[in-house]
Amino acid sequence: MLAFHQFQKRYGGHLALEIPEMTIDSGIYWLKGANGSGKSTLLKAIAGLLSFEGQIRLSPDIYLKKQPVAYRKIVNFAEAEPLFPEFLTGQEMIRMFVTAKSASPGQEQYYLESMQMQHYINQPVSTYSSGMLKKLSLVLAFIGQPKLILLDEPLITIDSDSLQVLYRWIVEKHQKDGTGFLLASHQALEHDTLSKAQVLLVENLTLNTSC
Ligand SMILES: Nc1ncnc2c1ncn2[C@@H]1O[C@H](COP(=O)(O)OP(=O)(O)OP(=O)(O)O)[C@@H](O)[C@H]1O
Repeated sequence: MLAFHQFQKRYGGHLALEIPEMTIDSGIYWLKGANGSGKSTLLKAIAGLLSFEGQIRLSPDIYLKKQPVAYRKIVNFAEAEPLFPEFLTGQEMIRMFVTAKSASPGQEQYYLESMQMQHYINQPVSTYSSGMLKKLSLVLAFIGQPKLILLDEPLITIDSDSLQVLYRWIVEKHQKDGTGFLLASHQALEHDTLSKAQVLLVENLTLNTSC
């Protein structure tokens, strides 16, 4: 469960998003909205990457602002266009996330193998294509024991086989661990289970629960 209380995000003096009160039950949600409506802003705020007014709380009582470390340990985020320090390898990035998220050592192996990333994971990130970078960002988003995973445009740049693997990860993680998902995408989620995801719509500078 994710709750907003008097949430406002401004860029300078410009109001970008406002959610007076809203509670979202844990589940898999498709976050929709036109270009510039505020989807990335919302995900970055929930991830704790953007300052904002008001409160965001994760069930039962972990507040982003009051318990920033505990909150960030259980909320994972993959950006639409991920950027990583170019001199690090994918494996080094994973090692950092394993420590930060208190993950079980070796947890990443399942993800690396199913996405067939082992042959390049020890290469510097500067050598990765955009799809390889995207897959690394997706693996990082599944590291640890997240209660909520935020994926911004997860379907772009990855090939169709990888897309099927990603759909499987999402469904498995939700069914096994009860992890909630917010998936911001301009493309429909073409998967038996995910196509039934509830819709959250960002429009008119706010978030609505119906399409
Ligand atoms: N760093 C920033 N500084 C100023 N304004 C910003 C900044 N980032 C976003 N905005 C503005 O906030 C609004 C929402 O942008 P946001 O990137 O969240 O939209 P989006 O729904 O993710 O768009 P898209 O579908 O095109 O990716 C837009 O009006 C945008 O111009």
